[in-house]
Amino acid sequence: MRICFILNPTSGTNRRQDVPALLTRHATEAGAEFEIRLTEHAGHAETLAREAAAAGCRVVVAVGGDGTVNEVARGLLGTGAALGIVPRGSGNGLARHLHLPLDLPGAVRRACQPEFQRIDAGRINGHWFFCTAGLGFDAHVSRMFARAGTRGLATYVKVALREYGRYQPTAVQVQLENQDLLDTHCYVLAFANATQYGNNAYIAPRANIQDGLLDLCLIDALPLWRALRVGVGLALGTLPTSGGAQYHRSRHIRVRAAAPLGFHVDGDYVAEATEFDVELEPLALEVAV
Ligand SMILES: Nc1ncnc2c1ncn2[C@@H]1O[C@H](COP(=O)(O)OP(=O)(O)OP(=O)(O)O)[C@@H](O)[C@H]1O
Repeated sequence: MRICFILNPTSGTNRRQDVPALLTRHATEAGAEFEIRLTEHAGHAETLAREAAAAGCRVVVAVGGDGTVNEVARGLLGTGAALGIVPRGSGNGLARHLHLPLDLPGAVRRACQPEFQRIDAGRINGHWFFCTAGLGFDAHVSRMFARAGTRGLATYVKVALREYGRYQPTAVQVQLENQDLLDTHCYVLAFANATQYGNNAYIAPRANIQDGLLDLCLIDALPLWRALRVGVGLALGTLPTSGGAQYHRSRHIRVRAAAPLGFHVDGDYVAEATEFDVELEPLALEVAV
């Protein structure tokens, strides 16, 4: 079984680590036949992943954060290769959801001796996501976070607290499959394939990544009392019973917003739009777990 590691050298907080040397050491110890490719620019991991699958690699491992995982996963859709993950980001949402080891030696060993399963994949306005996508405050925070200059959880929390005082909900109409139109407001509208955003922040603790459905989490306003409940609910996995959010399930969701709203895929800000078409492709991606 051939394995290809695709490393984003800009990911992770410990830049002094010689990651290729560590991958080589642990993959050799696991007896794997492997190669290592380094990304040279944003988006490169998708091309490298597709090439590795075409060259016959059975497992293609994203070595990086959720952005790199998203790119590698996109490149593997419709191929015969499975996605492995050696997590090096700050959130590591999909790795955590799949209960993969978070330490490098453990994650490399798992990627070299995996079991295989298939998971659903989501698409919002044509952009693939595997963990979560969303409109509103969470996308706004990802946009501001990308401009912050520093990364990591501390920066994320600082940006979120700063923007909380400024952000206003937008009127939206949400059409779910076989359900009445929801005429509401969007502070956060999250489409969850996995249970969490990353960092064990459980936006949809009841989401099942193989059920062919997205869990939609709607927060229509976020006054301070509710923000506290939402914060605790995210951390404890009790958001559905906190009174702070409404939940729905659907395979296909259409949203029309009264004003342009930003959206993110797997925590990376994409763009603004007023119309959103969100759907799930059941069991589209094979993962090595
Ligand atoms: N060689 C590269 N040079 C610059 N940017 C890159 C390169 N390779 C990948 N990228 C981009 O870097 C972005 C961030 O990477 P990634 O999410 O893997 O790491 P991270 O930011 O450390 O993790 P997290 O988002 O979990 O904190 C990705 O969206 C990817 O497009």
